[in-house]
Amino acid sequence: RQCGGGTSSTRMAPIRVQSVLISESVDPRCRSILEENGIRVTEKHNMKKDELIAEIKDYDGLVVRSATKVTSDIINAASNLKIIGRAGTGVDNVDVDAATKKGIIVMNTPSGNTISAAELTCALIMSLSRHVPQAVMSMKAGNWDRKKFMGAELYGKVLGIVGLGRIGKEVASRMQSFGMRTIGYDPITPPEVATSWGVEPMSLEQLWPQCDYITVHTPLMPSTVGLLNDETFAKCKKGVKVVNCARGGIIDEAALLRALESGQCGGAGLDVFIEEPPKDRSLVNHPNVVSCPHLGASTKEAQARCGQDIAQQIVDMVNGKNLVGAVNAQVLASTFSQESHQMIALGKALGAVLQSCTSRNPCNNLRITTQGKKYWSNLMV
Ligand SMILES: NC(=O)C1=CN([C@@H]2O[C@H](COP(=O)(O)OP(=O)(O)OC[C@H]3O[C@@H](n4cnc5c(N)ncnc54)[C@H](O)[C@@H]3O)[C@@H](O)[C@H]2O)C=CC1
Ligand SMILES: O=C(O)C(=O)COP(=O)(O)O
Repeated sequence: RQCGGGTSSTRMAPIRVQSVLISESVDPRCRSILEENGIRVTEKHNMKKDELIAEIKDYDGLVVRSATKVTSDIINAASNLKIIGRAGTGVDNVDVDAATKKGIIVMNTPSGNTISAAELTCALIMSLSRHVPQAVMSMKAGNWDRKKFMGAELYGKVLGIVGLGRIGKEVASRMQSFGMRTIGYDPITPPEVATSWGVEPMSLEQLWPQCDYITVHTPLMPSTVGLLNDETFAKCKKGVKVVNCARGGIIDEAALLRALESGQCGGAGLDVFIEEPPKDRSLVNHPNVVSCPHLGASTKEAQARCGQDIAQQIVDMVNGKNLVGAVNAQVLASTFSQESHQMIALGKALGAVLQSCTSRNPCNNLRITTQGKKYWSNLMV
């Protein structure tokens, strides 16, 4: 009962993109790949919202990282825009609904910076265990304080991973090599998959009280805002250490500050903030906080991958090849070729047959006969 990996299901009608605006620092290969393929590229960084609103109407495409807030006002001012390319993973800085309503494709490059974000997470966990940043600052201030920075081993400690996707998985395997027990929660990743990565899957209620360290790796969305809050901090072990290399707000910032002040939280490693850069420096200045200015994806390797990937994805889309990385599936229908529409109709029909077999009249055997040469070999029943 499986549709084999079809070769034509993602074939699409070409989309005309003649000009692209890059609004942030993206690897230079992005520009060269686009230009080599006949697309005009303009780079303008650090634009204010009004400047971007004025500028965007001249372009068919926009390439951003996390700092450009592509709000509905910008999208509505973009009369020619067909594609918003995110050279990175999180698309919470793009109003995807507004883009979808205007038929604009939003695409990202979600695997390009996985390893870099995972490595920074591990660096923050290690910094919290051995107070490396604080010790460095003390040394630079001319001190030699061997008592103040007494740490604790990671070996044998419990790491709770909330969000077992690409980054969560890589963090797990790295921290397992330090002898940490890894437990985790994810509403979508199947338990047997988590187990195969050496992560014990469980509910959040089971997870909170067991952890010495908690790291979050979910997207920012309504269901993940404030996952760690006053109530959930109270369910944790006293002195739990937390890391957020995902998005500001997944750990409630005010609750974190209260937990740090009461000692309920023993330390925090923060790469991301609700407001970037944060105007309120209370967390950054707290002695038990180690923080970075959103550096998770800031490696040469991650930037090279994300810059190249987003350019190649745009070029492939323009040439009517595969559409890779689109996050707003609703607009895809307008880009599919006639051939793909037929495959979609076939998929819907097969789904309906399977649903009626499994939900109302469970059956052991099902024979499906299709007509026509092309898709026959891709359909295995
Ligand atoms: N600091 C940085 O520079 C970077 C930050 N990120 C952030 O990390 C996030 C995660 O990235 P990936 O691992 O690549 O994404 P992913 O999509 O592979 O994994 C996210 C996981 O979170 C799970 N999830 C969704 N809702 C959840 C909930 N309520 N509780 C627990 N799990 C939940 C999903 O099922 C999924 O398995 C991105 O969305 C982005 O915001 C990503 C790259 C770099
Ligand atoms: O890819 C992501 O989700 C990131 O957070 C990385 O953001 P950046 O591209 O470094 O602004």
